[in-house]
Amino acid sequence: MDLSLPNPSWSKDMRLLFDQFMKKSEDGSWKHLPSYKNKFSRRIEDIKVFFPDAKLIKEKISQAQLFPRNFEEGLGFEYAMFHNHAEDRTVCIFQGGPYLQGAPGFLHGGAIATMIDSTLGMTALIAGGIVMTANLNINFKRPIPLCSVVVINSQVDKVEGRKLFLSCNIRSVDEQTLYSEATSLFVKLDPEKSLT
Ligand SMILES: CCCCCCCCCCCCCCCC(=O)SCCNC(=O)CCNC(=O)[C@H](O)C(C)(C)COP(=O)(O)OP(=O)(O)OC[C@H]1O[C@@H](n2cnc3c(N)ncnc32)[C@H](O)[C@@H]1OP(=O)(O)O
Repeated sequence: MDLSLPNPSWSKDMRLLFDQFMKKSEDGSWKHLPSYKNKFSRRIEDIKVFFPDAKLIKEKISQAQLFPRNFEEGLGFEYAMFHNHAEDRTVCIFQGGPYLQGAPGFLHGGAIATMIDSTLGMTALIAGGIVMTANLNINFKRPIPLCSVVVINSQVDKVEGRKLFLSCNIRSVDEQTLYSEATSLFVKLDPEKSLT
């Protein structure tokens, strides 16, 4: 089941943005990236080279799931991602629910970092294959109101061998407010090197 499709908890803004990007995807310039509760069941073949404990994940497959999806509808991470191949960038529309509260009425910085890491990670994954985050720097410019809808724009800035340098920003739907901006380094995993 694709959890990145509209559900009753999505606000009007969230549905509007989703419909806008689905419309943009009709000519193939954008692609909606589906999101499943436990990605590993679909990716177990791709990742077992790099994650020898994948068999452990396989045994626990019913529990292992993509972290930003494990709350009931509307309470946590409601989001959908769209990728533009030509521009090598990914847009994530994100509505953070009440279980992600940090300061009263605002999103927790760790929840914001999770969506930044996932959006940058998806961009890096598409550009570079199986990658992991090596470095993530975030400037939190304005607090993000709980349950509001924001747009995360992420792109690949530079690739040097196995190193992918990416950046992103988080803006309000009307683009008037810059909430956060981040830079990161993702490293493409080397099958000859053990991770642990
Ligand atoms: C993936 C599974 C998919 C399946 C489902 C798909 C779901 C899709 C969801 C969306 C996607 C989410 C994606 C989440 C991504 C995480 O959240 S990953 C979790 C957080 N990150 C980690 O746990 C990684 C921990 N670190 C490591 O394992 C290792 O340090 C790394 C990053 C793999 C690099 O190790 P390595 O391969 O041995 O490479 P190493 O030689 O150390 O470094 C290579 C180069 O990078 C440089 N470098 C390394 N680290 C740094 C650093 N911190 N600062 C600066 N330079 C550095 C080195 O200096 C070196 O540079 P050069 O000498 O070549 O110029």
